[in-house]
Amino acid sequence: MTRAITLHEVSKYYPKQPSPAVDRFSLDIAPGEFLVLLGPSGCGKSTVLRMIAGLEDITTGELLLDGEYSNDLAPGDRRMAMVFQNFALYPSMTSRENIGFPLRFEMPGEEHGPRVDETARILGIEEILDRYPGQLSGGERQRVAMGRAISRHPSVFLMDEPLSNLDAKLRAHLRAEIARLTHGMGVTTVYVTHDQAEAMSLGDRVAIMRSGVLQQISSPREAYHLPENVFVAAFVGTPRINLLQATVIAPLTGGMWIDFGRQRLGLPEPLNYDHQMLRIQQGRRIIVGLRSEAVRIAQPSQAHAGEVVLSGIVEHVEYQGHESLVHLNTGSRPAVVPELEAPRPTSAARNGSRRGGSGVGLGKLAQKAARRIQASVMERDSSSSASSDGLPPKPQQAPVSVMDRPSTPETQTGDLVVRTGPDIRVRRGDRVPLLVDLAHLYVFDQEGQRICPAPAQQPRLE
Ligand SMILES: Nc1ncnc2c1ncn2[C@@H]1O[C@H](COP(=O)(O)OP(=O)(O)OP(=O)(O)O)[C@@H](O)[C@H]1O
Repeated sequence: MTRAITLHEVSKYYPKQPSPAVDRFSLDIAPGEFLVLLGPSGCGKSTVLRMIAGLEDITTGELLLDGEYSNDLAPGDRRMAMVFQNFALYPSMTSRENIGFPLRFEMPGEEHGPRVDETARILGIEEILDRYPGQLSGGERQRVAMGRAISRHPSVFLMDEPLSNLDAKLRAHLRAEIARLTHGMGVTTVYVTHDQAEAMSLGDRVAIMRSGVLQQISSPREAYHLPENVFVAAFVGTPRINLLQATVIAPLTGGMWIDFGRQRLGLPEPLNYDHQMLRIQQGRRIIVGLRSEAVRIAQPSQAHAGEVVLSGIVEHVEYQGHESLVHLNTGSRPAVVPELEAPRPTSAARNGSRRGGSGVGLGKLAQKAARRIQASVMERDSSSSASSDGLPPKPQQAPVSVMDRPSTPETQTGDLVVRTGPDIRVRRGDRVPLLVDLAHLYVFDQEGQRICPAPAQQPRLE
């Protein structure tokens, strides 16, 4: 049995907390779906999961299970099984006893040996059934914890960062195993992680959260290719999308450009619909998003249709084996999303600056600037917090604060990362020609909302 889960305008206020941990969160999860809740630490993912499990009260809003109002249903009556990151096994019980433990209550008086054996076979852990948790590796312990969830034949799996205590190799292996298992069983699964790679590889859909508010719910593919705002664009994808401050130049007659300060991108004529829509941004500051694969190092003569020319100075080459990431200085001003971790290290920091600890100074400067921006976001939020109906303000795609990186010589380096083949022969200081594929150009307004590709015009990817 599997089930549908609906959250309708669900909010959670913890006592003594000024702002909600979860703010009017709405989501429909289909029976058998694998949904990933993704977002940075503290954005409210676990709180959503715990409200679905019944471990946390819902302050306002509704939880529906298969269409039935279920806010007050006792956790034990929800037929849900949870798997946590810390395995939570009983140390004095063998794996067999740990897996069989919940069945004592779910199948009282029944022989549950066959159910435990079946679970062990599915997970490939028959050999460790008679061992205690202290005699198991981390990966084996997590398999037993999953076995304990599976053996109950739940209608929903709720997984809270179940792999985060494991090393990278094991994580990748168990990730594939979880996907195989849950899809094979057809059980609705809600999986919490802050690891975007994990979310992208596991989820049928990904719900991306920021500060308690849902930012986007879509397939992983759509989250990557059509981020609704700059926060989603920056959170999803490795290496992080290049975000550059720019201005639209659109004289009434003549061409149209995106001006990065020292260089301009000319938009080819006739302008397509998306580029025409940029005309209304004339003179305004925008944020340009370019993924590392949207730019290539090549001569202008090699440009394909839709590619336009820039240039950059090589700052650093990151060899990755199967590819290289070339960090370039195009003379642009990067935009930083303060909620996400620190901006990319500057070349000065990376190269071990000899200029009297400027890396540390810069870190402090960036932190200061981030605090300033966050403060201004708080101001903006609090000024809009009064509402005539006395209810908290309706959550929206809140402005995604973006800031210029502080303007020091160090910060003007490495503003663009380009993905290339591993054998690229460029050296630090080389000026290289770049071709930008305009089909992969994103433009966000100063509030951080995507305006190009224009949201209404874009066909859905599915
Ligand atoms: N019991 C509690 N009392 C007060 N505040 C809480 C409580 N539990 C969580 N919070 C706060 O609610 C917010 C959301 O927490 P939550 O654990 O849901 O975030 P998360 O996205 O799961 O974070 P992480 O990835 O770090 O686990 C945080 O600001 C957290 O400090």
